[in-house]
Amino acid sequence: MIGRWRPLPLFRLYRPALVAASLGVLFSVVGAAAVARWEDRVNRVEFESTAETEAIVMQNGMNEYISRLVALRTLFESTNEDVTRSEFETFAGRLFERHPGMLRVAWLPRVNRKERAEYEAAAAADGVSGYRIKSLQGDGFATAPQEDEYFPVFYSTQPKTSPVYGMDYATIPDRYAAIERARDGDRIAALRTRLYEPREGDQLPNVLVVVPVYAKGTSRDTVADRRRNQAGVIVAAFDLPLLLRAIRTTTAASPAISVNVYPPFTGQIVSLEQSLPDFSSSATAPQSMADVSKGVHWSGNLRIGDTDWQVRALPTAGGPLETAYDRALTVLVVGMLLTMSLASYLVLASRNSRRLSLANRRVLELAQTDILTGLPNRAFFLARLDEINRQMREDGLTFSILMLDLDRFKNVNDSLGHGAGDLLLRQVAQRLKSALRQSDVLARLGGDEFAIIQEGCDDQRVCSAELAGRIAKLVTEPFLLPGHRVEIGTSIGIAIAPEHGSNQEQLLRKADLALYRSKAAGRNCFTIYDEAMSAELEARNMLEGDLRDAIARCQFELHYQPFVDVASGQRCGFEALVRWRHPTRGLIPPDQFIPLAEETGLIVALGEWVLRRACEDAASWPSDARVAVNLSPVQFKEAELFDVICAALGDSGLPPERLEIEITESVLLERGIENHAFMERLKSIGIELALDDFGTGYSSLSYLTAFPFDKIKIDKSFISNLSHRPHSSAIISSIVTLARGLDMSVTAEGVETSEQFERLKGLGVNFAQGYLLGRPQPIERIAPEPPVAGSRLDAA
Ligand SMILES: Nc1nc2c(ncn2[C@@H]2O[C@@H]3COP(=O)(O)O[C@H]4[C@@H](O)[C@H](n5cnc6c(=O)[nH]c(N)nc65)O[C@@H]4COP(=O)(O)O[C@H]3[C@H]2O)c(=O)[nH]1
Repeated sequence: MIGRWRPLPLFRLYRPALVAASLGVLFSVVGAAAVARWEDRVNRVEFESTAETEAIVMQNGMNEYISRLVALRTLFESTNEDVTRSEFETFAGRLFERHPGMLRVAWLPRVNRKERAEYEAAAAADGVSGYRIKSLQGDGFATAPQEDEYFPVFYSTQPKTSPVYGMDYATIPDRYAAIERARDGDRIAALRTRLYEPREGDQLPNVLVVVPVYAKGTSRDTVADRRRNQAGVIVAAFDLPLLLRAIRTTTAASPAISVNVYPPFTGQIVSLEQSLPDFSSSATAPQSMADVSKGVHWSGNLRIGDTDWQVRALPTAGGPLETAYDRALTVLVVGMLLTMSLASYLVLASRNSRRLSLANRRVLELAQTDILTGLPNRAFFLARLDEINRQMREDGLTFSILMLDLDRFKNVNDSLGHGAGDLLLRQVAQRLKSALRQSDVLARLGGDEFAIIQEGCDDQRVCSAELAGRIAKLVTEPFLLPGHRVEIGTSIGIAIAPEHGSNQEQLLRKADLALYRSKAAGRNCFTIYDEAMSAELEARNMLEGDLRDAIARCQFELHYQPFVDVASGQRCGFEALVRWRHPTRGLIPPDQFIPLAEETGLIVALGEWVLRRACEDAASWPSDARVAVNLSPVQFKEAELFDVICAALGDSGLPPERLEIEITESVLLERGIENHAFMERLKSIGIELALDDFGTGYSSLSYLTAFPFDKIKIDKSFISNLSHRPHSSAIISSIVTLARGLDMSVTAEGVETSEQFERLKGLGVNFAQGYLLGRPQPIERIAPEPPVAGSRLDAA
């Protein structure tokens, strides 16, 4: 579609950048999320395996402690002799030499009422001064009352001065319960409890581990056997945090995970979830299990005797197993940077392309626009015509082309200057625009030529005739230019598609033909093309070809028509009138080929031939006989005309005073100043100038005063009207009066009757020319002696 320029909407312009940015952000986010998930999964797998390993290592470490207690129990159960205090201390000391988590180990024999005194005495004998079996009461001890059975601390790794010696565990309910569990189940029981003599600074309860010891060689198959055969218990106090830390240190536990060990669920611990850990490897504040379970964590157990401590491992904050999402972040950042770069590049590219496209469009617009009027130009018009023609043909619709040519525009241009001409063209363009619909196409083809494409009418012929009539009327309205009021008109030719042609060339040619016809018909009118015009054109083209041949072959001849002095009746000279002796059509009068010769420029060569031949012929006439030669306005534009005339005179030897040049008023309309100067030059060498066909054209009397004419030739139309139109006499009379005043003579053309002759004589006309006085004749037929007026009149 050929169209005037319209800017691209911004969204469309930046669409590639927006799409790239959206896709880039989407891919970056999705990519980063995928990488984050992958990082998460990898970290989780690694974390869980590390945590599991850590838990196993811890359990192994704990088992190692327990196994040493079991070894101690074996000592008691395997020797035949009683284990002495020093043996116990040595053995236990050795067993737990490099086990810092072990606070103390004690041997608690099962003592019955009868054996009590014996044990107390034996301990005192071993150096535990004041040893006696005592029960725990509040924060202190009291001598234990008589009971059936005691479990007093008998041996211990603690100094012999420690008050815990003799402390009867049977008097401490939770500890006794642990002893019973251990005994009945023949298993190791564990108990989370506060020691009677805690180490300084200990915040947390410690872990008591109870190992049952049975009498050597006794059965322990049933609970009854076990209750019967129990010899005592070995009790060990573990400092759990110290113990676990020691294990982790010796096993080089991974710092990437933090391990929390929570107490087992017992009646004492009401809410395990909220309780704080007994051990935490993390340097930060210990977290409850509930807190830990909110994040990434691993759950497991640490078995101590018959109790399960809850293990919760979590990635150490800032450690290698905590997912930092650094790869995902990298993907996101790189993705965003790439997206931004791409989007910026596309924005810049779009901007550049917009600038380029704006420049291109501007160039295109300028290439399609007529700078002067702002209307589309010929190139645009032709492209649009092609497009509309194609479209209308497809749709089976009609349209018209109106070709316009301004009448008398040249006069304005020549007389008021090009500035005024330009202004006039702009005003015409505005008026034409105002007469058209939005869908019509109006263009300036160049000079004073405009063209319109009109479509969308039911009856294209009627519609275009109506539009042409309207335009013609509009353009005849006066135009106001600075200091001038100008009146012009327009000739319009119309061709209708598809009736008059199926392509651009045919339609334009036919609209042009119709325009030509309008101009020929007297301008300021419109003509719709019809087929006769083509035939005419063909004939005209043929004539033009023949005319060229005729000039080359010299098929022209001159006929001479005399003009006489009205007062004396004397023949004064002859007007040279050209004829074309056509080989097939015979003698063709000038009316039928002079206009074509003028249009084609052939008149220049033809006119020169006429001038030369007329001068040559006249040179042989009597010395007072003059010759009048018609000059076309086209010849007047030739720079060499003066030289041509001089050469014709010089070559023929005819004195300039015997040559009359006849020009029509139309010559005066154009190039007034130049033509005036030219006429003065002709006069300066003695040539006479006659204003021909006076009364037919503009007949402006001002021309008579403005230009240096010697003679006025009144057109034959006035003469033929003399007898039946009285005002013709009046006009001729006033022309004669004016001419006298201006020192000019007057010739009457087309005098056919004696009556006319007499009347003209009576009106004071100086010369007469017409069939009455002699028809145009070839030179051979001109009588050698000028006849007297009377005899001439008779001859006619
Ligand atoms: N009805 C009638 N007609 C009469 C009478 N007396 C003369 N005529 C015709 O009137 C025309 C007079 O010439 P024009 O006004 O200069 O008009 C001339 C002139 O304007 C032009 N023309 C003729 N020869 C030349 C030429 O060599 N050069 C140029 N540029 N124009 C020429 O052609 C026009 C026509 O010439 P022609 O056909 O020869 O027609 C001639 C002549 O035959 C009469 O009593 N009654």
